[in-house]
Amino acid sequence: MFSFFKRKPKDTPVTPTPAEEAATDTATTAPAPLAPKPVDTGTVRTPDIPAAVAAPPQVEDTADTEITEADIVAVETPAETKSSWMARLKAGLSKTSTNLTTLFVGARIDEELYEELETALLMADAGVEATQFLLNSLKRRVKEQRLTDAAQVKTALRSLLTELLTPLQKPLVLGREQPLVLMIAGVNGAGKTTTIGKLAKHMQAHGQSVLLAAGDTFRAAAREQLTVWGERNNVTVIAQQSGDPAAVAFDAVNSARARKTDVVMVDTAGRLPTQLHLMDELKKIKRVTAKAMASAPHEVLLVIDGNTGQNALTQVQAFDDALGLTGLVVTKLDGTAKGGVLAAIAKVRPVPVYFIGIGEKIEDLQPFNAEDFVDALLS
Ligand SMILES: Nc1nc2c(ncn2[C@@H]2O[C@H](COP(=O)(O)OP(=O)(O)OP(=O)(O)O)[C@@H](O)[C@H]2O)c(=O)[nH]1
Repeated sequence: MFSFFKRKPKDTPVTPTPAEEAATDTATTAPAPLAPKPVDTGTVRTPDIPAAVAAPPQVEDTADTEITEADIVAVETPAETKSSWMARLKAGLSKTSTNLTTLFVGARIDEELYEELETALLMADAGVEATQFLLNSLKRRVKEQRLTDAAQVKTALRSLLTELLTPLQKPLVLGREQPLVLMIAGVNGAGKTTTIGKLAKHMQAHGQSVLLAAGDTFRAAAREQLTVWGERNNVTVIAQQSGDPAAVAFDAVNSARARKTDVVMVDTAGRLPTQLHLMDELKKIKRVTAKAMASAPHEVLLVIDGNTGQNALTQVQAFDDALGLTGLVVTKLDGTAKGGVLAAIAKVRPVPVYFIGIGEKIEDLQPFNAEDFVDALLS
């Protein structure tokens, strides 16, 4: 079972106005309301909330009220799921980790070791800034702690990398708004649609009702695919035959308010950040969504293909400049030699990483945990 963070329900649910109710009628695909889902009764505990929740590193929380520790409950990930995830994460990242770990085997602590480490970090697409930062910090630590063998240096690198990546770790808190509106962007093929499908399933498993806005109005096939998928999975899909993706998002939010749906995910068509008119369209979707619900979208997520390394970092910067991202989903970390890109993101544009993906199955998408990630990389 996937672990989400949920906010305790608010006392006063949002009641739609008659105008909002009327707006829902414009949706062409609006299946029957979802049946209420049972709330997961797994082990509930008060989590250790990562610092990033209280003080996000890059972007302000757009929610109306501040979330306090007392507001959040989490459902624990059972131990066997966790160990299977770690094994798969380790296997997925093996191409990135091999170059980084073999250089420590039987090595002496000298300039040659640092040079090899520099090459390995750059090859892993950690980028120049993060590589220099890690090397300089490592050299300092080796000196300060008088480390004498390569295994100790590797352990020091592990803790430095964990410190660098921890600010990226931030749970997606559900239930803090009704509906919680997530806008999802990314370049073609990054894994947006797959990610939305996986997230919807995970959210449903945690008792959340989900509505999707098929904002990819360019490709009829994409719209149809999403609609069929929604019917099969008890997820309402709001789509329009043609036209403006912003209007689809507007309808979807209004519809979710009327139905008291918990989460709206707005899918958007894939685009390159260099396609300026398409970036303007994304800005418009964001603006118009706020007309349906002033605090929305509560999350603007960018899905990036981890296999594209430094290119993914360029996308983060461009989409963040245009939209103000609140989080990332990094897909396709399975089989890539470029897993170091997370270090580059942490150093250059620390937008929180909510989830990482290591395959096509639902359980292959999990919340990002810096310590687990570094464990998989440098064990
Ligand atoms: N190996 C692997 N494949 C993935 C992962 N996530 C998604 N994919 C695959 O990547 C391909 C593209 O995913 P989509 O979800 O269609 O991507 P998209 O961003 O919606 O693409 P457009 O609709 O073209 O904008 C599909 O074949 C997915 O199964 C992952 O974590 N690992």
